[in-house]
Amino acid sequence: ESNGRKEKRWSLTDFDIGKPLGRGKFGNVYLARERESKYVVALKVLFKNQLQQSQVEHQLRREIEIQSHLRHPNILRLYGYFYDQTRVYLILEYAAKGELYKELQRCRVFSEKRAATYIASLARALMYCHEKHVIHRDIKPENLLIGSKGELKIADFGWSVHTSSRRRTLCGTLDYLPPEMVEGKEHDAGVDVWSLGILCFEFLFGTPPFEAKKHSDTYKRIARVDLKFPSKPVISAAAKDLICQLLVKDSSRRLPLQKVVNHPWIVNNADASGIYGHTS
Ligand SMILES: CC(=O)N[C@H]1CCN(c2c(Cl)cnc3[nH]c(-c4cn(C)nc4C)nc23)C1
Repeated sequence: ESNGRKEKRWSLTDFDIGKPLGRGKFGNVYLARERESKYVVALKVLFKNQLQQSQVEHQLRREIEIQSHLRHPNILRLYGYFYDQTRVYLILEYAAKGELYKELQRCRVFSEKRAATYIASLARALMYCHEKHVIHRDIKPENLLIGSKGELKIADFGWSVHTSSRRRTLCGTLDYLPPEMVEGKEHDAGVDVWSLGILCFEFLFGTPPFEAKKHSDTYKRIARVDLKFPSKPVISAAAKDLICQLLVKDSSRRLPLQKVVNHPWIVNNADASGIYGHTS
């Protein structure tokens, strides 16, 4: 009974299913419209047997529990879920302008104004999560979407936890992981601050800072915080200063999110509304 409303029991017959939006590891995401309200959503379909095989049911339950309680303009809403014999369905907010990583591939790099606007939105969304003792732990371009007004939305809380953190099996790209996680140590909300620094670098230069051909080399570069700024494109000293204050090995010495939103580079470049220009 969240906020007094009777929780409705959804089923597949409540929706008209549209085109596939993306293919995830455990199933696909479809454009869908709720029949009565005509409300457009993204319906994420997950196959139970694949969830069982990968033992991620507990992670999915946590994703549902966490994301359904978060309400923030830069966090993709999870409106509800339901399941049938073989699948679990997540009813998610539809982000009309699609995936941020595709936009970054298209533009190759973002302007300082666009990058600062996105970083400011992310910092505010992460402050909100941390106030609720939630750390996302998987902030990367693939998990960011763009809403109809050009605003950024954090999606996929599959790796988020309440901050009594548990060790996680390392899979997928290491690029965004902080030293304490690649070294398998205890970690806290500082992991999201680190990934904000990685993202800021990638928005401005087009690649993450510690990229290397082999996992082992990426691992070493992260552990040593082997940060080198390319000579092209030329970026402001203020942008470099923020990145250097986020990519700090000691988690407790990373710039607190409250100070990120007040950093001169953000103040001088981010569009206060969180909306970058009027992307085509
Ligand atoms: C596994 C996974 O969740 N992947 C991504 C793809 C679809 N999905 C979306 C989710 Cl979960 C929500 N909204 C979306 N909007 C889009 C989209 C819009 N356009 C114009 N193009 C796309 C693509 N995709 C989504 C998240």
